[in-house]
Formats: sequence, C-alpha cells, structure tokens
Amino acid sequence: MADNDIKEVLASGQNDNKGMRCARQTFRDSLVTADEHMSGKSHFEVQVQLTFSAAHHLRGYPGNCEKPHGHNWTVDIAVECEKLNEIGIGIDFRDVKAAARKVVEQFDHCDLNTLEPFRSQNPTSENVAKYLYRELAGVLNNESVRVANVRVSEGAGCSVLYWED
Ligand SMILES: Nc1nc2c(c(=O)[nH]1)N=C([C@H](O)[C@H](O)COP(=O)(O)OP(=O)(O)OP(=O)(O)O)CN2
Repeated sequence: MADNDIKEVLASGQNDNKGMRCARQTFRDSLVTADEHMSGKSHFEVQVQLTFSAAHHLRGYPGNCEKPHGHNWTVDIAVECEKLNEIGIGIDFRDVKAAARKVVEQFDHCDLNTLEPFRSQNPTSENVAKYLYRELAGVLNNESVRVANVRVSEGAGCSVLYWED
C-alpha cells in the first residue's frame, strides 16, 4: 500500500479495523526499510593480540640496533567479517589465535635474523608485520573473512601497521 493509499484509507472513512491494521503495518514496513537504508552494510572487525619474545639485529642500522638485542614483541591482528554465523560469530577468536600462534611460534625465543624470512631482509617491525599479514591472509581469508591489518610492536610506544589494498 502506497503512502497516498494509506492517506485515502484514513480520509475516506474506511478506517475500519482491517484498513487501519493494513495502514499501520505498511507504515511499520516503511520504517524498517528506511532503517535498513540508513544503517548500510554490516562490517565487523575481530581483533586478537599475541606476544612473543625474540632477538634480532638490523643490518646496516646506524646505531645500536645493529647489535643483537631482544624484545617482547606484540602482534595485533584485525580480521574483517561481513557475515555472522548462526550463533553470531564472524570468525572465532580461537581460530585467529590458533592460526597466528602457528606462525608466531616459529619466532618465539629465536634470533629472527637466522630464520628463513629474514635472512635476506631485516627483521624490522615492518617486515615482520608484512610477513605475518601474508601468512595469516593465506590461511584465514575466504569469501566473507579477510585479514584487514597486522600491527607489530617491539615495545611500548612504537608500532607498525601493515595492510594490503
Ligand atoms: N620503523 C622502524 N624503526 C625502527 C625499528 C623498526 O623495526 N622499524 N627497529 C628499531 C630497533 O629494532 C630498536 O631496537 C627498536 O627501537 P625502539 O623501540 O626505539 O627500542 P629501544 O629499546 O631502543 O627504545 P628506547 O625507548 O629508545 O630505549 C629501531 N627503529
């Protein structure tokens, strides 16, 4: 029933119970449609944090970071989801943590410079974040889930965020 029809029902005196019920329902439907239009498409960002301890050194760095030293690294992973499953989960924190642990385990209590991904490039926060992003995207991405970004920090106050378009 269009807006004008509703007005006609109300104006014509045909406002019997059936006509009024129909008009009210149509009005409610139009509110729901307006709300859907205003709220837009749903996006969820599921975030998980992990830590690991590892040593590294930066080849060619003009300062003391060229010497081997250690950090307690923090990794923040953000995963975008567009759909929720039947119990309201976009992607289970546990699935993100399990995937991230698998990658991060190979770094924990190691000298990053000795590991394959960082033999030819420095284990900077940038390169660690990029490596983790790509590894995680490879296992977690699907038609409704996408790794949005990975943040790596070597200590409080400094971090690098990596993402791909
Ligand atoms: N953009 C980047 N800058 C620096 C990186 C890096 O990976 N990306 N890395 C380093 C060194 O690894 C350094 O050990 C870490 O720097 P910083 O957080 O400053 O660590 P410090 O322990 O030296 O911190 P202080 O607060 O100054 O003691 C350097 N830059």
